[in-house]
Formats: sequence, C-alpha cells, structure tokens
Amino acid sequence: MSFLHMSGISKRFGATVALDGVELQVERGEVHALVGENGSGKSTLMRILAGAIQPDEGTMTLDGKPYHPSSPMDARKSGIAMIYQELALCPDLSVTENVLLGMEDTRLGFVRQSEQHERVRAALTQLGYPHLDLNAPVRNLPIAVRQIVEIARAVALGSSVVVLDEPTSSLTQADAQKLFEVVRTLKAEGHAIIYISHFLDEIKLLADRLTVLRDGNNVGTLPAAEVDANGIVTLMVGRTIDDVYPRSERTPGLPILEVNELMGRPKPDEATLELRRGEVLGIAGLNGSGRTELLRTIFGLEAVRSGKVKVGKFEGAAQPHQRWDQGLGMLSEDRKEEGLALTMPIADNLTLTKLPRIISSTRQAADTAIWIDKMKVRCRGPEQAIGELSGGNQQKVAIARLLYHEVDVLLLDEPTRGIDVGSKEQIYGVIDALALEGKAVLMVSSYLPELLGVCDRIAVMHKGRLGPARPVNELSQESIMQEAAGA
Ligand SMILES: Nc1ncnc2c1ncn2[C@@H]1O[C@H](COP(=O)(O)OP(=O)(O)OP(=O)(O)O)[C@@H](O)[C@H]1O
Repeated sequence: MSFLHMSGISKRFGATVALDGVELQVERGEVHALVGENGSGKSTLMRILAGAIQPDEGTMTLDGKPYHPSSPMDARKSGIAMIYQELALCPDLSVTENVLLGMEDTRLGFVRQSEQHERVRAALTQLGYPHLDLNAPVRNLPIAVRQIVEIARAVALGSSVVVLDEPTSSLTQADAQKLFEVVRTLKAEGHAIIYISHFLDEIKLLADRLTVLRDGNNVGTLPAAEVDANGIVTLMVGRTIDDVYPRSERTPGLPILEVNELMGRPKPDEATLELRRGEVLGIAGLNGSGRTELLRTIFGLEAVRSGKVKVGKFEGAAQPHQRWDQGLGMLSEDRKEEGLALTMPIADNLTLTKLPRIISSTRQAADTAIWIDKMKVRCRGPEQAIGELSGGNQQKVAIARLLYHEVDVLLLDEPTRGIDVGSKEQIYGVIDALALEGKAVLMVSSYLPELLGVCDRIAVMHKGRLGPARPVNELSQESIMQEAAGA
C-alpha cells in the first residue's frame, strides 16, 4: 500500500466537474510530479489533500490509515505541508516566529526562546541554510529565501508530505537550482514530495514519477525516466507540439517607444531603449534588478525622477489612463493585486478599461466569447466570476484584456507565469502575430528559453541599470546570466 493514496476523488463546482474519479499514489522518498493543463484539476486535488475543501466522492489513506482532514489545520497536524506560489508567511514576523507559527500551542507547549532558535536552526541547517539570520523579519528576505523558510516550517513541523505548487515560477535560475537541492534533501530524508510545475525540464530533472491530469481525469502515472518532455505534453494536451516558439520573418518599422536615460523612484537608475513597430524586445535580469519598475515607470504607475519616455508622438510623463489613450497597455506581474477584479465576471474584466466607450451587454458577451475561444480559457462562460477560474486561466483573461484594447505597444511582465505549455505556445503565437501586424512588445521574463525564443533583441537589467539591447542570435542563456549577475 502506498504511503499516500487518494482514490476515486471527484469534485464538482456547480456545473463544472473539476475532478472525476482521480487516483494518486505517492511514496515516501519520492518526488512525484503532478502535471496538467490550466484548469485540469491539480489545485483542486491538492486543496482536498490539504483539507481546504472536501471531495464529493473518494477516499484517502495516509501511512495505511484512513485520512479525511476536516480543515487545513487538521491536515497540517496529520503531516501534510502545502507550499503555495503565494507564500503564506507573515512579513513582519521573524524567521523563527514564522517557522514556529501555529506550532507552539499544538506540539511544543511553552517553549523557551533558545530552544525555539535551536529547532529552527536545525531545520534550516538540514536544508543547507545554516547561517540565515533567525531574527530578521521575513519581509527583508528575497523571495527565494522566504520559500526556504516556508519549507523549513514543514520540516520543523515533522511533515511527511510536502506539496510544492509551482515553486520556481518566481525564482531565477540560480535560485531554482538551490531549491532543487533542497527538494533532493527532503527526498533523501524520506519525505513524500508532490511537485506541481509547468516546466517540464524541471520535472525531468527532479521527479521519480509523474501523474498527468487532463480534464479532471488521471490519464497516466509513469516513471519520469520513461517519458521525454514531448511525451508529457502529448499526454497533457492530447496532441504533439512541434514548435513552441513560432517566429515569422519580421521587419521592424519606425520607433514607437523611446526611453531616454530614465530614472524612476526607486528604480530604474538608468534605462535607455528604443522599441520599433513590428519588434519584440525582451528584458532579462535577476529578481529585484528593477525590470518590473522599468515597465511601471514607463506606464506611469511610478514617478519619473528624470529622463524621457516618448510613446509615438506623445512625449513626457503621463498617468496610466493617458498611456492607454496613447496606445500603450500593460500586463502586470501581479494579476491579483492590480490586474483583475476577482469577484467580477470574465466579461467585465475583459472589457472594463475600454470604458467610457460604453458597449452593450450583448456585444460585451459576444466579444468575450470570441476571446474565451481564442485564448482557450477554460470556464463556463462570459458571466463566470474570474476568481473561480484556475490561476493559468485568470492569466489568459488578463492577456486577452490587453489584446482586446488593441493597443500599439504592449508591456508584458512575466506573461506566461503559471501557464501550461499548450497555452504558452498560443501566447507566443499571439505575440508573433502582433509583431507582424506592426505592433510592438516589450516583455520582461525570468524564463530565458522563452526570451530567446520569442524576442528579436534582449537587454539585460543589472542593479537598476539597463544594458544595451542585442540581437538574440548574439546571445545565449549563459551570456545573459553572466550579464545579469554583473560578471
Ligand atoms: N471555487 C470554484 N468555483 C468554481 N469552479 C472552480 C472553483 N475552483 C476550481 N474551479 C474549476 O475547477 C477546474 C479545475 O481547476 P484547478 O484550479 O484545480 O486547475 P489547475 O490544474 O490547478 O490549473 P492551473 O494550472 O491553471 O493552476 C477549473 O475548471 C476551475 O474553473
């Protein structure tokens, strides 16, 4: 009998069948990848495991005993640790306080501070981070280290099953490598690890076995060594994908966005770039290098300290709504905070900023249906609240909104974060088509194969300064990483 066994798990949300009799078996000392297209049911299955929602049907056993958690707390006590993309740490508390959060009353009773530190230090040492400042507020730590703190919490709690939900989507390559080491350590120590990722190369690298979900069904569980990335894609989407990065022959036209010695508050310190019609320009760089701030300053979301932004014939600083009017649109990295209104229907989210040009509700529904189809958004229809969609499908609506507004220049911040391979291919196709139409794209991404595959030129940001844009055929992942690290 498997250490964790989820059997015949079904779950409906109204008319949506999210899971339809799913089987998942995970062993101790195993990294088990869970893959599937956006909306295939991965998060729902994990929320059931974590006690956040109850299945309509099915049973679970953990270590040979029946397991049916009534709440997330109950699941945690049973040894299930969830590490979500949006980390669940308290930013103002210290590392120690975060690791021990929720544990004092349940396991330790009254614990002296020195003992607490010891416990936390032991967990972090085990993970290869013996020197972390335990008193530092978590807010001051980079995202990669915060994630380690959260994993340390799982270790300190004695969790046997650790679920990592797209853990590398906000990490640089170097930080991802460190995380892989941590995952290997957890595995060596006998944890059962469930690893959700849209990056198939990671899965090939880390996983012992993988389970593929499609439309709420388990379409296969197999050893990772027995299947290559193309094989995984075929299982996921039911077809092969030959060329993920379509790129037509492009001829850049006139400049449409000119940025001159731009300084923002607090970043960038200096950025100069020229984007032409029909061109896709990529911005690479480490987290915190100022890439997002660059886009935000261009778009008018952050103040300009000095320098110039020229959009077409418009010169000078402007507010975001003026930028929209000038034909500049932005896809925010943080779709939940500033991209989408989660309680509102897809239709309103898609068409919202097109106001004040009022459109009829019939037209709105028809337009929305077109985009749902174009972007293959998995939903019940234009009226469904966006908060009910899977993460990847929400991102697709955010992109569709930008396209719907027919802007000339698109500023895209991590456009494919959390998006499955099939949908990524679609989005790359859309970017290519936009460039062919004479629109221009400025795109920030941490995923270098994507930048190299999609862009015409790439510029690297290092500590707030933007380097020169170079044609992609003069660049490689290694050369970009060196420049990003300031080597
Ligand atoms: N609270 C909810 N209300 C209505 N439908 C829901 C709810 N939660 C999930 N769903 C639906 O269940 C299906 C499965 O979604 P789920 O979030 O599990 O997918 P996923 O595989 O995790 O996708 P992604 O890769 O995009 O994160 C989707 O069709 C989604 O719209």
